[in-house]
Amino acid sequence: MKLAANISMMFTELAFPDRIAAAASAGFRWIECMFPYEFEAEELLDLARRHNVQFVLINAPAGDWAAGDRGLASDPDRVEEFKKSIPLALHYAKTLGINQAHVLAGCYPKSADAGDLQHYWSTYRSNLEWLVEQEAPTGFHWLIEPINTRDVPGYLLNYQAQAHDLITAIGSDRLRVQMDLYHCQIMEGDILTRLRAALASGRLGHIQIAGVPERHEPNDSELNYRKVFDLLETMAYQGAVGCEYRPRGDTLEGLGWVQQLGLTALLRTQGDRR
Ligand SMILES: O=C(O)C(=O)[C@H](O)CO
Ligand SMILES: [Mg+2]
Repeated sequence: MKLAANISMMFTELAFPDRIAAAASAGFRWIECMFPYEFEAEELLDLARRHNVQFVLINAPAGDWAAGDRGLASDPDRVEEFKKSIPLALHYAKTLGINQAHVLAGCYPKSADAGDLQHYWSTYRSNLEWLVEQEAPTGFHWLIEPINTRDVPGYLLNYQAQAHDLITAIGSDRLRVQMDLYHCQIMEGDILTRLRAALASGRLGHIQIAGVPERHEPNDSELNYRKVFDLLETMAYQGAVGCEYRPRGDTLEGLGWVQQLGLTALLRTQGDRR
């Protein structure tokens, strides 16, 4: 199992490129981020190599984040923009040696009626059908992630079953579910049963964790992460678990949860770190 520091949320005390070194010196072998696009992919690769860490996940461009965009894949008026964003995502993923990228569905407008909503769903599906036909490295997966409606009102994809059903309906091996247990607990709960089913489905591409409900460290949570990691170990999960939480205070000081949950073997020991 690969424990990945999400450097869009962790180590924000530092400038983005410096977070790579900080994650490495905290013992992480793996890192992920939301949007790397303000920096050259080659520059990020160089930093990752220098600090002996490997990226495991990025998001495809998701529109104008500051203006409230949360993805492009379902917006009927932005199909061209969505399609144009994909080569850039692939360039970064390939350069950084990542075999997956998350494509955000996006939000429908507050004013949407049932017909509009249906149009967003059909656009989402046809964009994903287009996406899986695009050339990508062997074994590359596009991820879709159900997100909770409290943090992101109007986000189209909210439930695990929606993501699994959509992937089944499209019928392409290029699609996988990004299961963020924070969002899942807020929307649906019953985490262990859902996680067990996802692990058995062959459609699970990536897992993310955070304390619920405040999205701080995983040991500060209504969700019992010891049980989650026991299940991942029992089911021999080999993929990555992204630590996508906002540290309550200093990132390093908050990392005691790794030891508390018995996961220190997932980090490098002091002697191994460069
Ligand atoms: O918000 C999340 O949970 C994510 O994983 C994405 O990066 C989208 O913001
Ligand atoms: Mg997430």
